[in-house]
Amino acid sequence: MRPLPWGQLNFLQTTDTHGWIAGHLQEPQYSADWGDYISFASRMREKADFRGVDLLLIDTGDRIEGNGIYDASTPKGKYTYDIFREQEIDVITTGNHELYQTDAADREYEQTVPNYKGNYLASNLDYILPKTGEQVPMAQRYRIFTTKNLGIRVLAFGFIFDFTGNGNNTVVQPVGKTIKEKWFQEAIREKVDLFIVAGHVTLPGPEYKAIFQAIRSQNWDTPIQFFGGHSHIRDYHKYDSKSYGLQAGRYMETVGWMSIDGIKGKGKAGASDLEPRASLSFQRRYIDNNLFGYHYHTGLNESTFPTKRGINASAAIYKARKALELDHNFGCAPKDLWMNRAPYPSNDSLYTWLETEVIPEIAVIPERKDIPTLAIINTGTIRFDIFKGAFTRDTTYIISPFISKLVSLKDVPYDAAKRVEALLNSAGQVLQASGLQASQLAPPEQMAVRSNIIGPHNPHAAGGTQTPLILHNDDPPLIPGYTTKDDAGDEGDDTLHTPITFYNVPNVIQSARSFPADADPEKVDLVFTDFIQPWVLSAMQFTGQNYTAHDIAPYGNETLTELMADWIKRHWGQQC
Ligand SMILES: O=c1ccn([C@@H]2O[C@H](COP(=O)(O)O)[C@@H](O)[C@H]2O)c(=O)[nH]1
Repeated sequence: MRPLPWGQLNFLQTTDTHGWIAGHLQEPQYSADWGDYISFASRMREKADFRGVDLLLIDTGDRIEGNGIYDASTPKGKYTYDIFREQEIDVITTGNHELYQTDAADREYEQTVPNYKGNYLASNLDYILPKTGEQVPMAQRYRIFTTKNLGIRVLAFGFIFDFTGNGNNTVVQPVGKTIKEKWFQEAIREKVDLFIVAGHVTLPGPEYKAIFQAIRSQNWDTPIQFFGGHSHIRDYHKYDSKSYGLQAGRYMETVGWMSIDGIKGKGKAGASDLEPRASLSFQRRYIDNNLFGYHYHTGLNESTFPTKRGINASAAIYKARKALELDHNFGCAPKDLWMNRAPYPSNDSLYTWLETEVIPEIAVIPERKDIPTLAIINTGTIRFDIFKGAFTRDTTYIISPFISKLVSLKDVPYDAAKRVEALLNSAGQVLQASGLQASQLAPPEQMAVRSNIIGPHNPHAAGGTQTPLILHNDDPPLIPGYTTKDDAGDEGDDTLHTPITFYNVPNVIQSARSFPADADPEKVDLVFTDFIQPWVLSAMQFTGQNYTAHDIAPYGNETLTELMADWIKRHWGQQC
């Protein structure tokens, strides 16, 4: 373990938690739950007070979709909003997942925004009031506040990237337009000790570049601390010597730690001015979300660490999981199936399993069962690995929380249909002409990881001979986990691990079914999930086939998630 470096102003960040408030039940290194995180934050605040420094909490969105405790209830999130709110968060923003479905955006506006009144920020996001149709800010555009112990004057913004897939009850304004608005131009002229830009935005992306330049154009040396999200990775980015960004991974695997020293604050009311340190310095850590680490970083133990509020939240999580029967076993996975830890195609690839075993059986409707069919799904529709053992109700939502259904273009020329898979996988520029990003079809982790990373002890790696990071002979062997390299080097992870292999996967996979044995069919049904409809239509157009949304017909009534769960019930036994 590596200790956390403290500064005058310190932060804990969560992002892309996607409902994993129960922690990871199958992976001990990420097994702390939201209640444990509440206790941790509270104990760290006590430590900050004792040191006379400040601690702020940040969350940058995508709190929902991706775990049974949110997705299995009706309405979705029946238990999660009340549990989540038990954590005090100083700056909180919206992710794209809060906006895909209109009911989720309604709940965000009606529950999360008031739960975090004053701290919820929506610099470029509006909500359409359902009764009047009036377009109003989702929450306040920014906030100015002074920190409790050192009196540091902070101005915080809350952004979302230039997202276009939102439902029709929200409006995401492009960042480039927002930063020209009067209120933003006035805000960046405020005299503050620090700007915080929190958002569901990737750190090196164009949106944060534009915001950085806009703030710098008015404040040549005020420190700026960015907090990012969306790409599900641990990341730290340098904008200039006084501006850095932190991103705390995904799925409650990581809690981000950031500390800044050397801010020219005014000091506590009544106290003498804060002594400016010699120079400004920024440090970051990525905390593995488990109790062992929480005890280590707080210097407490099993009996001294938990707070009443944390214990109550953990109890509420346990009760909610019971009520939703999330441990109900649908079948036993015979082996681990990996999204990115095994190459595609291979026997251990989750996508190969889907393509060869599952999709040919589930992408069928009785009235079209004998028609030659090409079925395409995007790899991003799968969100997590399957571990050997019980595949539960919870796992179904962890694997794929989306409510996408299958749709089809019937009787399309095979010569055109057979080109769609390759176009979606490799013709990014062709699709971009229609304003579509092919990379959005793949898992978000792939936004940042552009080539395979081969770890040690990997049966698939050529030679498989890399040596793990053993420090001394008598040290316990390291376990596989994050080995992050970022703009500050490779010292960021609070826990040393051996690296994990990451293989890139294509944007889409395809299964063929009911093809004649002797010759190519003339026509086929092209089946795909409704989420990828714009991409498929655009690819078809490129082949010279001008289909529109009117030509698309539903293909069955169940969501892809329900179809996969049915397959598992039929094929995997109960003997784990
Ligand atoms: O209905 C849907 C919605 C999204 N996806 C995939 O998810 C990513 C976005 O994931 P983040 O967690 O927001 O980063 C999107 O690009 C799609 O690949 C989907 O498949 N179906």
